[in-house]
Amino acid sequence: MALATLALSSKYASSFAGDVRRLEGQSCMLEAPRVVTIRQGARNINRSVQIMNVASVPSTESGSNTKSYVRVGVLGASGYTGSEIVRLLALHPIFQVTLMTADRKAGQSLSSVFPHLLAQELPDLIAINDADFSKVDGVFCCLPHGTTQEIIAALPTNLKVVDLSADFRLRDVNEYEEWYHGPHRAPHLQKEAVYGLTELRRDKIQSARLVANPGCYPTSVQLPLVPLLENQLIEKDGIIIDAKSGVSGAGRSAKEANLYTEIAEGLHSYGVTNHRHVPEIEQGLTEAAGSKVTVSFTPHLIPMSRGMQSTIYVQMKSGITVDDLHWHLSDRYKNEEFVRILPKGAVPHTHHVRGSNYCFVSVFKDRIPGRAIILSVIDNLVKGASGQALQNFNLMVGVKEDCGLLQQPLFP
Ligand SMILES: NC(=O)C1=CN([C@@H]2O[C@H](COP(=O)(O)OP(=O)(O)OC[C@H]3O[C@@H](n4cnc5c(N)ncnc54)[C@H](OP(=O)(O)O)[C@@H]3O)[C@@H](O)[C@H]2O)C=CC1
Ligand SMILES: CC(=O)N[C@@H](CCC(=O)OP(=O)(O)O)C(=O)O
Repeated sequence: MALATLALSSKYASSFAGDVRRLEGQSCMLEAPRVVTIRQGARNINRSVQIMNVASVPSTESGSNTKSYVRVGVLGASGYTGSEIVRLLALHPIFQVTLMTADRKAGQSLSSVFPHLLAQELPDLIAINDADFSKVDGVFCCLPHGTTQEIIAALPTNLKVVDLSADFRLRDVNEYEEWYHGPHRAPHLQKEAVYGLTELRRDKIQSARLVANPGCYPTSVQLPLVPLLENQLIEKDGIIIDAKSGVSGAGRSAKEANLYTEIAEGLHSYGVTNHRHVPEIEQGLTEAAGSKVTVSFTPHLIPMSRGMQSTIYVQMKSGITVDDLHWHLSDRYKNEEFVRILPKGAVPHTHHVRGSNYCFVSVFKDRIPGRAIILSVIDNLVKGASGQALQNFNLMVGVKEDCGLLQQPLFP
């Protein structure tokens, strides 16, 4: 069969090496896209469905039968976001996990830490100091913020890196030091890092070596608000964000505040007026508006494992209606797989995106004239972390962006 286009752009394909038997016979190439009509609410959308074909991924050893694939390291694989990347990569036709690190869990197998990942053939968890980075082509860095800067700074510079921590998200190092209460240990990389809000920064991400994956709350907030501010449809003043997260957002390490007894059957706010995602949200909104935006942001912890909703209150510009907001968002995201603007009146539920890379957004007219209410839901561990990280890594390597990410949400 004649195959049309390489899924790995040739620029990168030659630098990835590996003998991967599991990929032989599969495919990673693009056939001619098929156009299918998908019914979404009252609309019909035409989407091109592209079929990957791994069999013809170019070999680095010309003339041999060896197939190339991308060797991936997951730093912090024993945590929630690291293990979620491993889960997503199980069905990825091009990336293979060849290195996994842990701290307390080093020396164990991942399946002993996370039995739900038992079905995969994976290397054991090792300490970062024992890792041989010459054996990987890229890494997902899923470590606590603060610990990440020095580790990334010490990595070989030929590696592509997606950092899930907050260490490289703020462009202004002084702002980082103020909000994260400590010196930045790799300010030179802060300049290089590209902020990885995929749908809004695709061009820069494609050519990046280091991507700072956005925080979960900032992802849910910026996806709807950035296009509205860029198009001057809403006022930049008076934005109120009331957000709620499942407990996995706090990571797996034991904390008294996250005990079942503290979380179950209750709800509480935290980080009131001073949550560290405020500067990240304001950085993105300020860039979109063209002048300083400040927001009121209050996160809450609710008794569920995963999922997040941001309820956002905005003042529309004079003469702008909720229909205008809905039309502009629908138009902005009409060709995006993972951001769905719901039909008018539909209320998103965290269950609708659970386990998936989707962000569902809806827009309502407030009872107060001139104001609108925007609801945005994501899975904090997928679009809010590991799914978006994989989306970015696909782009950085030249693989089709949605590769490994088209699982449908797990409902209920
Ligand atoms: N959870 C979420 O929803 C989101 C998290 N993030 C960010 O992603 C990063 C990872 O988060 P998450 O997976 O939730 O965190 P977890 O606490 O679940 O996992 C942290 C991982 O880092 C390892 N680790 C901890 N300390 C060190 C250290 N000093 N040196 C090397 N390895 C270390 C842990 O190893 P071990 O377990 O063996 O000790 C574990 O593998 C964080 O920066 C977080 O803020 C971003 C978006 C959303
Ligand atoms: C529920 C909970 O605790 N959530 C985390 C945010 C998770 C996240 O996105 O954290 P990073 O910015 O470190 O990546 C928090 O509020 O700190």
